[in-house]
Amino acid sequence: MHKALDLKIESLEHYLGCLLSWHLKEGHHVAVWRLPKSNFLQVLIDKSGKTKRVDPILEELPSGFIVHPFEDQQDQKAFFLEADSYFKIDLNIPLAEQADQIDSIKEIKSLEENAGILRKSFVNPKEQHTLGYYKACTKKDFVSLVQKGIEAIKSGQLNKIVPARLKKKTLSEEFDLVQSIKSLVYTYPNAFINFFHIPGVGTWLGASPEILIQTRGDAFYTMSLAGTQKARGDNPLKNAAWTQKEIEEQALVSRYIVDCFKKIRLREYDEQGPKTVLAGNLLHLRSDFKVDMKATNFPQLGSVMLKLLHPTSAVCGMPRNKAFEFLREFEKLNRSLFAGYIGPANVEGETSIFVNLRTAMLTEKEAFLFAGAGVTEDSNPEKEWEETEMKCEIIGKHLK
Ligand SMILES: C=C(O[C@@H]1C=C(C(=O)O)C=C[C@H]1O)C(=O)O
Repeated sequence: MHKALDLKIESLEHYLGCLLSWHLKEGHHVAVWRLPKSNFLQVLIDKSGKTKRVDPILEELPSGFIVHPFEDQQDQKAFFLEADSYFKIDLNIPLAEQADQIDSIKEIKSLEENAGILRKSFVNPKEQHTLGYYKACTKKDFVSLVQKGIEAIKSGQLNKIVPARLKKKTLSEEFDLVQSIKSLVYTYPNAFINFFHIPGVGTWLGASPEILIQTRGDAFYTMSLAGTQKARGDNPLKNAAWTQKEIEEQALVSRYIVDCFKKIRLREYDEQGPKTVLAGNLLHLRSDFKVDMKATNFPQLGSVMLKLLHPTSAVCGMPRNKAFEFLREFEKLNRSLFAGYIGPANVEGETSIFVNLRTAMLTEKEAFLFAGAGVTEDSNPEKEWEETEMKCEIIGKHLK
């Protein structure tokens, strides 16, 4: 076994490449993430080789990384990676100074070799045939889906719907996962940068702007994020002007959260916003909701809200069940883990679960990009298509 910082390992990229390629080849489950505004890259490895599924009762789970698909599972369970190994790398300090805190490398290979091993390990050969079920959506089909959504809203069946689509991007022979992680980390300081690999389930890389629930000590936090426009000019946050359509669209998500609080008779919450926030080259409207779990005597609020919130009207629609049925019937897309939820649970005493957005499912030769757009009565189908193009690009442009 080599020490973590063998002289031959000269960079973070090389270290990560050696580490990840070895674990993926071994059939281990891996999650790597960087929380918004954090300087730490966190690494969690489940070495059991087993796909674990758990009830998402966060307060009772060991330290790990939780992954739940968009669709509710019949048994209500989520995938779970248990932290057999967990460590973090301070991105502001040379790797050589952190050798004692990080896992050692078992095998040293070149950057190119690691990139190749990683690509080949994304999809289990036995699962290869399932990739055929993922079909890219044409502009014509998406525009007509949005149109159907608008009609369903006008006829009073729905208040809001969030149709999504899949776009495929061919990866070049030189595609290097580690370089993509690095470029996401440095380009999107406010996003939850995440990579996870669950053999037989999927390998995903993303930069989510949306927290579903977060708990830190006694503090509970959630947000309503919706409304999208391109960031323009030198000071995009100042220059943003929102139309009635976007204001309503985001207000519906806030109302959805408040309705969830009402269902559990929680009256003491702090709501701030909406304010304009930057996510990559896009602007959104965001409201922040905070609860003191101790003062409200609600220690299990994280799990309770997780169950009530997912999928929110930011990624599904309103009313939820009707929106869900609409998507099942007309969207014709296996969303898989897109618009599900992902994130560390009970890692260093904190749980940060994000909506799996601005993300790609990786295969050896192609990336499957997923994006949706909130549709209301006043939506323009062409514009919604453009919005999904911009959302796909947030990840797409970092996959070379
Ligand atoms: C559905 C997506 O994003 C969600 C939908 C938004 C919208 O409709 O404006 C904005 C932010 C997200 O809550 C996506 O990124 O694919």
